[in-house]
Amino acid sequence: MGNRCRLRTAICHGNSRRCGYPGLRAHNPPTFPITQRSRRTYICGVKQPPHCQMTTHKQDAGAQATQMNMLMDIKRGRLSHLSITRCVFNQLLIKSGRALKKMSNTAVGVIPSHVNPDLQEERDRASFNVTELTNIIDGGAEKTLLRKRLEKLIFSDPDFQKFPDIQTFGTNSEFYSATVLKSTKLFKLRRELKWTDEEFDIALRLGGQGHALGLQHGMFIPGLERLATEEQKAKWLTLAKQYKIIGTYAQTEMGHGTYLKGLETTATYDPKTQEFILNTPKISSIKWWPGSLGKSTNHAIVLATLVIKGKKYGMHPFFVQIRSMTDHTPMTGIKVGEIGARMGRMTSDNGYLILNNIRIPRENMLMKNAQVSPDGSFTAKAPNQANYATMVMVRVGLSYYSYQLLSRGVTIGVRYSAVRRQSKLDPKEREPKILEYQTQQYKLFPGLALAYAIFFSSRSLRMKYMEAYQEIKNGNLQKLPELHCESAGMKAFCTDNMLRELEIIRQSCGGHGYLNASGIAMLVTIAAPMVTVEGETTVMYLQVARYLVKRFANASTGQQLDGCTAYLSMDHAAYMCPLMSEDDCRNMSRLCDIYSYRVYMTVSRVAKQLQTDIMNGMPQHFAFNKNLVNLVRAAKAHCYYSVVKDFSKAIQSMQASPQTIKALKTLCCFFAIHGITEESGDFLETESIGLEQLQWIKRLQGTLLAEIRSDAVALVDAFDHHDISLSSAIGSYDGNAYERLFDSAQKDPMNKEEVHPSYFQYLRPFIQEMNKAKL
Ligand SMILES: CC(C)(COP(=O)(O)OP(=O)(O)OC[C@H]1O[C@@H](n2cnc3c(N)ncnc32)[C@H](O)[C@@H]1OP(=O)(O)O)[C@@H](O)C(=O)NCCC(=O)NCCSC(=O)CCCC(=O)O
Ligand SMILES: Cc1cc2nc3c(=O)[nH]c(=O)nc-3n(C[C@H](O)[C@H](O)[C@H](O)COP(=O)(O)OP(=O)(O)OC[C@H]3O[C@@H](n4cnc5c(N)ncnc54)[C@H](O)[C@@H]3O)c2cc1C
Repeated sequence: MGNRCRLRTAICHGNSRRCGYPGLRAHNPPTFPITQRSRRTYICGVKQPPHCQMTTHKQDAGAQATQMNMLMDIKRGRLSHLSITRCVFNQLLIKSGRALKKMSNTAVGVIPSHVNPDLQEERDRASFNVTELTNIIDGGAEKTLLRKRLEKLIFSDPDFQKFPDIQTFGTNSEFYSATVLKSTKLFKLRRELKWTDEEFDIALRLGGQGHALGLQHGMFIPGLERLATEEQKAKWLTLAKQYKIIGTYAQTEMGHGTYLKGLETTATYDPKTQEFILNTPKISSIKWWPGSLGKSTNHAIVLATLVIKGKKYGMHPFFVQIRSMTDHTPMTGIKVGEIGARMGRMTSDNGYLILNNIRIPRENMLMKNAQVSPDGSFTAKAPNQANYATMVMVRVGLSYYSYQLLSRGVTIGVRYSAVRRQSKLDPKEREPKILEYQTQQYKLFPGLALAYAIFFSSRSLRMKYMEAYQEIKNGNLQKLPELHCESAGMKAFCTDNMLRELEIIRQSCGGHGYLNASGIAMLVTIAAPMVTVEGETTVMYLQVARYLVKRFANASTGQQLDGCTAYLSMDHAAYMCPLMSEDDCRNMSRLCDIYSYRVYMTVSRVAKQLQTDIMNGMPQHFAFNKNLVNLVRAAKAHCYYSVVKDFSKAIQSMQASPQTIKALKTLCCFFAIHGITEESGDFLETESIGLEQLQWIKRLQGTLLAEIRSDAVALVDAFDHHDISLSSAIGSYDGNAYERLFDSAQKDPMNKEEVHPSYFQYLRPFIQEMNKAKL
């Protein structure tokens, strides 16, 4: 057996299906001779990220004996914690004669080369084939291979391997530089390797923690595609796609993000010069927040209120150069910069923009939906809301992004709970895995079920979007209102629930969940702004409610509705809860009926209340405000129903083995009944269920927790997140959580020196002074 094979056997476990590293089930032998060093850094031919590198166990016997003695001493309490590190380090140096530079090479810091047996045990008990489910999530076995090929390519680059450490320990500025490097490298790879859009999307997703130039593909290019004329596209879209210009989408102002009709940036047409003059006349009109604007971009789509001969024509898009193409300094009349440190890490350089009498040619108004002719006459081809098209696209994307963040979080939470042991269940047994506690399952499994629910429903939304977009592109706007309702609702539902579940998962990791190295803390801060960006949650739910109330009014006149509100025109007069026994609670079609009745009742009640208030003489806006909470309640009920329905439908039409289907059905049923128990008041109040049914449902909830428990690790493994994407010491594929935590702590810059300068500056003089002081 050559070196290559021995290495493989050492790291990839005997009969286990995978090698000891995620995303590397297909073995790719290294094409170089394996040295002692490469043995540590390469696994299956792929260079490991620093935090995934495994130290060999083959240290010499002397060093091992020393380590054992040291550990015994530590156990017996003979060595103080502070002296442990230095002692182990020095003794190893002497005994082995090897210059071990890192603490991670000592007994306390060794990351074993095997998968933690507690995690392996979970994998061995899986009831279904994990690879099959991974393939379903990727969209087919060939898509999984494609993703793995890209992972291998991207993560073998040392700059991408460095990223998790910079994320954990770097300053904001270092982090920003690293994300610029990451973006530019990906953009270059895309050009050089002629990636398709699909390949590029996968590559962008792998990083997960953001790209400094994310707005280029997130909104600038899509904005040009949706708002520019063919002629304008030929000019600027090509430049943007070739990365000759870098841009952003500058809409939000200091004073207005939600209310677009209130934007104060003006684009005033000057027919004499055939130019627009752009101004941000007040402090509240300064563009504030756009991603990549702070330091990165040289162009922007600026959204401004169009003014012609003193008349306002609503919000329109303008193509503006903001920085020099030679030295990146702001153009004359422009002030631009960073808005300041934010709650989480600086995944993007959010900026401000002040425009002072900036003149741009008439041709720089993006005129797909409305034109201004040289003499200043205005013609609109579509309603003003057609200019909101880029936001609709991003809302669809954010629904899927919620799946990505949540599935990462729940992977960390579940794997960690399978290797963490604490307290006692049976006093005679060893401490159980915390995953055994029903309360722990109750913290983790709603998030697990939600991740799958969001995955399937956002996939269905994406398909609807693609279909509708083709028609909208061709000028048929018929599907736009429904698309707006669905994308706004899904964006609100997915981001809001994802954030809540991530925070619960973070807490489920106990103290370690608060460490950046856990990966989960960082995910919460990345997820936090998602409920605000691209339409704040309440505001988006209210858009859904507006649509529901209108559709309810249509249904009340006898109109047969189709699409996502078809249930509003069904005859609910003789509704009876369809659950006749506890067994019925597993029937998805019955659970869907319960959900649809709950929405129907919630919508009809609030719509009727609105009508009564208005009939009683209340002004419409006043009546709306008086009912806002119930309107949001109705919108949430609608969204929950849609997601339950989509999840269930996806399973029904799935081509998969009975075992995989069964595992997903259990999860889907749990998702549905969890929603009922969480909002049981609403379900009881609307008489969608009765008290007895609620008791059945609650009993089943306990049973399902136990059923999901046995497949929990397999269900998160199926997401197949690469360790670098996870960036988690406690959630890595091998489950060696403690070793990775310790290893990570060693990398903290605070540990670079044994004694911190502040000791000499402040602490030592203080202690000395205290020692001299009289009592
Ligand atoms: C809140 C609304 C929807 C209100 O729109 P409005 O026109 O002022 O008012 P309205 O009277 O409520 O509605 C009038 C009508 O417009 C419809 N409508 C509203 N939005 C859309 C749409 N997107 N597509 C199609 N139709 C739309 C509404 O349904 C109304 O229709 P109706 O009159 O009822 O038939 C709007 O102002 C809005 O979308 N605000 C949110 C702003 C936003 O999302 N900004 C995103 C900035 S970019 C960003 O955050 C990037 C983040 C990137 C990252 O880093 O991740
Ligand atoms: C990280 C990040 C990145 C961003 N990137 C960009 C970008 O690239 N480009 C860009 O243009 N913008 C960007 N934004 C701005 C973002 O789109 C807005 O912050 C968002 O749309 C919310 O608007 P707002 O800040 O005005 O909130 P507000 O509307 O002021 O919300 C504050 C509160 O008021 C309530 N409220 C407001 N209006 C109503 C109403 N009609 N009914 C009931 N309640 C209401 C909300 O529910 C909320 O509770 C970004 C923001 C963040 C945080």
